[in-house]
Amino acid sequence: MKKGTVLIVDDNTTILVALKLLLQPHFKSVKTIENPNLLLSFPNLKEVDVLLLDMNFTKGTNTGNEGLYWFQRIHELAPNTSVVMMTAYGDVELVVKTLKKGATDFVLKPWDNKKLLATVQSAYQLSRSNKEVNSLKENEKNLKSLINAPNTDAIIGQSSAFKAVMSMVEKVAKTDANILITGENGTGKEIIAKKIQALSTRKNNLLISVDLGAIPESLFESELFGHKKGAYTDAIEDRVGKFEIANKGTLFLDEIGNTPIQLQSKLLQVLQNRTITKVGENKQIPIDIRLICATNCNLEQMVADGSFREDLLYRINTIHIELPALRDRKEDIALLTKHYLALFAKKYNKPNIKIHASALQKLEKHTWPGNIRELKHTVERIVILTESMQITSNDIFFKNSKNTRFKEDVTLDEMEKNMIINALEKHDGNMSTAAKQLGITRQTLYNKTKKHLPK
Ligand SMILES: Nc1ncnc2c1ncn2[C@@H]1O[C@H](COP(=O)(O)OP(=O)(O)OP(=O)(O)O)[C@@H](O)[C@H]1O
Repeated sequence: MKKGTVLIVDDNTTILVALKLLLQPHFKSVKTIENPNLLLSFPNLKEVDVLLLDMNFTKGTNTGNEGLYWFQRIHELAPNTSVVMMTAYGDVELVVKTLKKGATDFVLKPWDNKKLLATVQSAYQLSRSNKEVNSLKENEKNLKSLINAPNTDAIIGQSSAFKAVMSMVEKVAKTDANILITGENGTGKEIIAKKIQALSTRKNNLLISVDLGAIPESLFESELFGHKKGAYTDAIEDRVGKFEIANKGTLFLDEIGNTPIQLQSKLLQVLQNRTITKVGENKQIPIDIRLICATNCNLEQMVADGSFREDLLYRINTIHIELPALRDRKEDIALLTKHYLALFAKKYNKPNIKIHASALQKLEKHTWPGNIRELKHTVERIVILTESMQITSNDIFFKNSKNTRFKEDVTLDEMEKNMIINALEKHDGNMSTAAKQLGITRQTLYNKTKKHLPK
């Protein structure tokens, strides 16, 4: 099947006809124009694979400057089109000038048919590969921007402890320093690593995350450094490791404290030499990565115990960012709750759901062993389960702690108190509607409130 589009631009119609006849049997489409001005309005100029361009158009000129001018215009309008210059004068200097500017080749008039065909065919191949490379580059760019898409997870926090963290993040993000982020589970280590990458000079390259705790020991080297086909029984094809994928970008090694001691030395070696060697290969591949590590372990303690290499710790903790536990930044609990409430209200189509102040107080008193992740899940659960549009403290219960409403050892008196609080919260302190809900008179509710909730 014939492929490719060729466009011939020459003011001499005899030349146009001769070239068309010569090229037509070999290409899908061969078009001609006499006047180069028509190039500016030529439909789909970018689709043209090869353009054969005369160097002189005005009668009596042979400077070639016109050809040079039109070549530059074409190059701007269709950068992937291969342009082959045609000259009758063999002005070497001019031809060299055009080639330097990016023309693909040139042919001398009168031409040798075989030679001209070969020139146009290789110009076609070049244009095809340029287009392919560009479309691959475009794909790569799109993929990167998709992967690095601005994190829709807003980072919330106004407490002084959290503000200190964020100011540190902003200070160090633009440097290439290795960063160690520590903090309990769910404190936001990963979200902070992503923020650092987004603020860094490497933001247009990838952030590759590796959970070191999840890699089986036997696959550690292959996962991180890659392997050659046949390096071991299961290595049925070449594999690129995470270090290599992260090249020019950022590598996020999560749960670094879970790296087995015998593998820590391999990691250290790579970080020191900044080169990797694939399993089953001897070649050293240089890598250029920014390293961010995270852990909820106390690495200093692990060094003291002999379960973490001190030299590795010093290699990874040029900057140390310690994330506070949620219970140590209580001011942020209400902010985070409202943020997640809005998020889940939208997700579960409960747009008018509100939270009562007493419910927020209850959340603020909790110790949050699972930190922000636990808070997020708690709010989601409440939004799903709550039937009313006002979340009260009685709607709040924590995983692994029983809802007081279902406590087995609760007294009748406590139960009554809880029901009254719940009803009052639900109706914003309105005694009449709360009494109606409880099935008692307003006066009875008054008396019981006095008893259970003395001022
Ligand atoms: N400051 C914050 N503002 C809003 N959401 C946050 C914040 N910090 C963490 N989160 C959210 O909390 C959840 C847990 O965060 P992340 O995974 O970053 O924590 P982690 O410390 O890496 O957890 P682990 O130690 O379990 O790996 C995520 O859903 C994240 O979006």
